[in-house]
Amino acid sequence: MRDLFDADPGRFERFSLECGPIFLDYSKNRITEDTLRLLTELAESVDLADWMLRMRRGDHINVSENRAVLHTALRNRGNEPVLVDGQDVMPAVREVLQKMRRFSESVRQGEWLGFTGQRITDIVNIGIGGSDLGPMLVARALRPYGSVGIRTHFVSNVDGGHLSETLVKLDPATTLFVVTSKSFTTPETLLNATSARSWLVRRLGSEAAVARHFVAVSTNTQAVTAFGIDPAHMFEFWDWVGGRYSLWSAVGLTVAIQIGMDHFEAMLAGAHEMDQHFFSQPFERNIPVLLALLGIWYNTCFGAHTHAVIPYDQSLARLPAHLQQLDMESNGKRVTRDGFTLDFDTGPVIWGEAGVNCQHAFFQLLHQGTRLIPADFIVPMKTLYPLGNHHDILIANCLAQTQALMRGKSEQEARQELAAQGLSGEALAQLLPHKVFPGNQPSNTIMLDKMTPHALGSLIAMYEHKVFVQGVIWGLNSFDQWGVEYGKQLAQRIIPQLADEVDTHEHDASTRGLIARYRRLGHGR
Ligand SMILES: O=P(O)(O)OC[C@H]1O[C@H](O)[C@H](O)[C@@H](O)[C@@H]1O
Repeated sequence: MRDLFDADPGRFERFSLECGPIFLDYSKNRITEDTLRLLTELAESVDLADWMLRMRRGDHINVSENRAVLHTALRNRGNEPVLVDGQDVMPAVREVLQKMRRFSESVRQGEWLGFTGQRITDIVNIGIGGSDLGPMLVARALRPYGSVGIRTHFVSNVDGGHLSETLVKLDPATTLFVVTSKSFTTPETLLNATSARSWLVRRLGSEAAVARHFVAVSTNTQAVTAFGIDPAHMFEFWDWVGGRYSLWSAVGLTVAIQIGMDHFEAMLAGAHEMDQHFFSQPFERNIPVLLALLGIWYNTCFGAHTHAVIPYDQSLARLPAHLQQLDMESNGKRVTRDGFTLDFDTGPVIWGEAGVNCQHAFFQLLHQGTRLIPADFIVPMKTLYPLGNHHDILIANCLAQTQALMRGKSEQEARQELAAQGLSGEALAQLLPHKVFPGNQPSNTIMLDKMTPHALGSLIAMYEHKVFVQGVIWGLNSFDQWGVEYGKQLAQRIIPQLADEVDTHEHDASTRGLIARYRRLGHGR
């Protein structure tokens, strides 16, 4: 890459692109114009444009579940209809957005009161996976937009510590629980919701309190009603929205209450802007398509196993976690949508951490380890938290890292540096190999204007489309997740077996031994 930069002063201009608040510099990649031409030919060879059209027009591209994939309809700001099985879904989408607006405004303005007549100060979203990670990311990133000071909390883990630690800080009289579950059958979520309800009823002294302190977000009215939440307090979404693509739906209710519906809709508009870019731009000028192709270039042609996501923005600290579900649950598959087992690698391991912190932790391996690790560096140009020169320092670090990764430090440069420090002879020779950086580590730099709802919407939508494109190229159905089921089934079998006297012979010796040990020493005793 060093040589490519030296040979071409126009490389940055040539290999960078803009869409609304997003600027992508992909010049620090191991690519030439030829590489990109070949990669876009690859996209053409799998009829990517046709798949994009099929997604957009509501075909059942999630074949194993026989469902359309239309999270783009949730943020469609235009007037055109979006058809699922011949029916326009936009009126229902707009109706739920209106219901979210009415409800979030009434909570924010203190019109929706708790059972004892007090206004709501704290929202607890109870959900897991797609019903947790997306809204949690957004709630954290857009905290400065929460003008009325309502605090949000996210409880996902069935570990009693997660709920207990959250509740201990809260007053039941001023707390609203948003139980978020697409299926409303997820055991962890239902158990957390049941325990939260017991806490509320015990502390407020009446079952009748539940109606003022619990609302639900789901596709399953029956299960919501069975849980004891009035369907009037249920916010609906639909089976054509995948869990990990659902934050644009009523799954964002907690966020909408925190930042207000105008900001929530600005986030939808940002996502819509990226959708329009994705559906209209030629592949070689299309940000999600290029990111997908670059990922495939390293994954398939260089054998890179992982992809790092490094936000240089503390408020995006949960972005890697959200992208882990988005990417790994979508493309962590070895069988094509037609049922063929692939003999090449598909979805990479996604990982990462907020920038600067990771420089002091794992970046050593990126700089001098043996592995190729492509990375996305994400950084806002303007900060929402002006504090002295902190932001300049943050930006400088981000730029320095991508530069060091790209350039490396040659043996000659390292030698000169050591000599300038007064080293020579044996001492210099001993240190020299440790001071050399191979470089040539690829990265994309994604600059946002500023962390606004609009920019965040564009950013997340960009990654959704990247994942879709990669799935199309690998021949996968990116919208099912059968791999998650097996462990769930086994857990259901093991739960009753943790009690004494239940036969465990069906299990392997390890599982049997661990159950026996838990029976003897565990049970929270
Ligand atoms: O929203 P829910 O139906 O409760 O599902 C929550 C999560 O659980 C599942 O195990 C899936 O793997 C996820 O895709 C989903 O987001």
